[in-house]
Amino acid sequence: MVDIDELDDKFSIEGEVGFAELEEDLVFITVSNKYADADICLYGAHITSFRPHNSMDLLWMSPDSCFEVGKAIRGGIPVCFPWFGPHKTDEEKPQHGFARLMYWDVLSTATNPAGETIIKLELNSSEETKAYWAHDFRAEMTIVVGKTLVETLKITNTSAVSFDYTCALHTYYSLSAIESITIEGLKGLTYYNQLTRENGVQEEEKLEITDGLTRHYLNTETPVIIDDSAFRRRIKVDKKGSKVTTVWNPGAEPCAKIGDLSDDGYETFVCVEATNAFDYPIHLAPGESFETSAIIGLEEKIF
Ligand SMILES: O=P(O)(O)OC[C@H]1O[C@@H](O)[C@H](O)[C@@H](O)[C@@H]1O
Repeated sequence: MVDIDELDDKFSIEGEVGFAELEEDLVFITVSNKYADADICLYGAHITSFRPHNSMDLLWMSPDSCFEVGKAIRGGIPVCFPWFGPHKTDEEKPQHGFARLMYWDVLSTATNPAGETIIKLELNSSEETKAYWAHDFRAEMTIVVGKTLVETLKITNTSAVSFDYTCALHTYYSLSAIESITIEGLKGLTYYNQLTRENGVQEEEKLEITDGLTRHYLNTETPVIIDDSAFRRRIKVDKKGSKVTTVWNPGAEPCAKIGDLSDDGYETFVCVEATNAFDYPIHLAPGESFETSAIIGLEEKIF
């Protein structure tokens, strides 16, 4: 059980970091500093809101999202680990792994000299995780709330044998309208098209999304920009320790079949994900660690 009073005693920072039961029974960390406000649900280490002070929320949340133990939150930044997508051999196991379906512990909260807030969470292997995945591991999530939001998933192999994992920081971005945005930074990249199961190369300078799209851009570590002219903002999506950039929007028909999305939900979000999967799993020998980061913010305006 998560004890909010105990968390408050140990980890709150007056006027900056607090704990609250938002959205039914789930416990959230609320952050407010001179740069931005953010909400982080301890269930899934799931960031549900990041609002730089000069902008509306960069993250999109489904108004129909479930907020209950056993179900994934729809929107924000789901954490996919230790596998991305469906489980390779057992379809009973949850899509995108179990990390988003478990409560994470709070390790620390702090303010750095620049006035940014640093939250550290962790999830260790246990009997519960071993019911899904046999390995001993430590997952540490560091979230830095500043002018940009930096989320880093560090996995350490704490077992005596090597293992492979796949993962993603599966960010949902809030848009004026899917048909009004373009995504820059993907030209020339090879992608795996999950809908046709074929590879393609993006020829266009800017990606426009006119229908359902699931593309995994392979062997790329460069940032992309979501240009949203109607919202008059350009979201910079950078990353580290990720070889695949996934772009997902379900489009109208599949969206209507997803229970925690309204029929027109697809119109106002796009997922751009810092992924390691397909030919790029992460291999960890005993004692080794690996970090994957998503770095999200508004592109500086040049006048
Ligand atoms: O509904 P979920 O499990 O959160 O997954 C959402 C989507 O996540 C994307 O990353 C996958 O490529 C899609 O196939 C999937 O539908």
